[in-house]
Amino acid sequence: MSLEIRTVHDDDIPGWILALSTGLLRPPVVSAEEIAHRRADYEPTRTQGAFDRGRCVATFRSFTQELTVVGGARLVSDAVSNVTVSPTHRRRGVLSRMMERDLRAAKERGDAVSSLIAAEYPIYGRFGYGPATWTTSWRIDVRRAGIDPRHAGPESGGRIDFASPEEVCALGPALHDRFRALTPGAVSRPGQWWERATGLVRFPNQPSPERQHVVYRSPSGEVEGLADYVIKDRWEAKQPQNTAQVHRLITTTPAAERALWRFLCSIDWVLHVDTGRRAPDDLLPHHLGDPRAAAVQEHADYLWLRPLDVPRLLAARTYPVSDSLVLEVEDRAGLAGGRFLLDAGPDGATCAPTTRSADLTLDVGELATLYLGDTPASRLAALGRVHEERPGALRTADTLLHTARRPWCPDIF
Ligand SMILES: CC(=O)SCCNC(=O)CCNC(=O)[C@H](O)C(C)(C)COP(=O)(O)OP(=O)(O)OC[C@H]1O[C@@H](n2cnc3c(N)ncnc32)[C@H](O)[C@@H]1OP(=O)(O)O
Repeated sequence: MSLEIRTVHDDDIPGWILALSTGLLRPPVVSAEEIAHRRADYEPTRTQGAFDRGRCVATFRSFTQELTVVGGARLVSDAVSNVTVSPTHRRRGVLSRMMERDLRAAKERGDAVSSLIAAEYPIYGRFGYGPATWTTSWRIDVRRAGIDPRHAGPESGGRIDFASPEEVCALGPALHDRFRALTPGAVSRPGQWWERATGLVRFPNQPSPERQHVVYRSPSGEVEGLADYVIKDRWEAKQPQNTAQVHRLITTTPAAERALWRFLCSIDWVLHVDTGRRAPDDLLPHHLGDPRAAAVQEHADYLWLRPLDVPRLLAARTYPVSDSLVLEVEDRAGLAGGRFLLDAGPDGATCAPTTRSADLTLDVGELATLYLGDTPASRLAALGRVHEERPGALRTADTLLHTARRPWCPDIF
């Protein structure tokens, strides 16, 4: 079977969408809305397809994304998405060929890193990606949360209001910009993200329920938080059993976070709040009278990174103390490997190739796991995935890369 792998042309888009839907087990429907959205949003030179006798059987695209790193700098990332190979053509190396083309192009463009959300854990490690953030979701038992509805209003003196999708589209982007400056692991929201997230733009094969949107404003009127949720309506024997399923909740202050969770836990008829995917060290349980009222439902890897330019990556973040480290980075794809000296401190860092002997040896995917501070180097060493070449180097790496809070990527892309 001869397969052609190439970038897509404008008239390939309907067939490409059909292949995407087939690969993601969605109904095989191509709507005019989705074609228009793809045309507007896609970078044609970064959208690949595999074609068998003219039929699209695999999809892959990447786009320019900003990733917030430790200290607040934004790095351009090659964000990979919409990866599918039709069940008729799997396990013949099609993904491997599309990935290789994309990563080489990203390297040539000068992107320091590539990012994706892995559908399944075993797919992307072989391409040099490693999990860089994790996520946890909780189910709150509202009756145990210890929040008296008479005192559930914002303690800060701020206020919470419902908002229409149009209002959210107007105020959301600026709030999100402030939020992601504070959140290593957060990513930019491209093109029509807000219109899609609020339901102003919908595709028939991806039905999404109407959501309630709420906004938190500080006493001075500053927008500091935004949440959206749907109610899963259920009554039994005349008793309400409803669940509020939170889809997203972002804030720029702990007061906004606390006010929004307490609001969600004080809606009449709602017995449970499903939090959606939060940072593993989210403050949420501690905003409740009884933290055990929040039970973990899911805990998993989330954002995966693939270093492409180690010196730029390491120089872009900040470090809590001054120290240096020589890293021997192995990369079997030949894109980012080498030996690098990191000279780091609270005010900035430099990183450059070196001939000094290595302190630590690690694969490029393990560097991804260390980069945003989610996992200490000593933990990976205990698993045999980082090797200490100089006694004491692990302790130095643990201290240098440590962050007060774990990174968090709230978005899927
Ligand atoms: C960023 C995103 O878009 S995430 C979404 C990913 N898409 C999906 O999960 C949709 C359903 N799955 C698929 O479409 C396909 O199975 C894909 C895209 C995951 C893999 O495509 P394929 O063309 O089959 O992958 P390819 O043949 O290049 O596989 C390369 C290697 O990865 C392995 N591999 C591929 N997919 C998987 C998987 N899901 N689980 C475990 N191993 C896998 C293969 O076995 C192969 O290993 P080998 O080199 O040791 O033989």
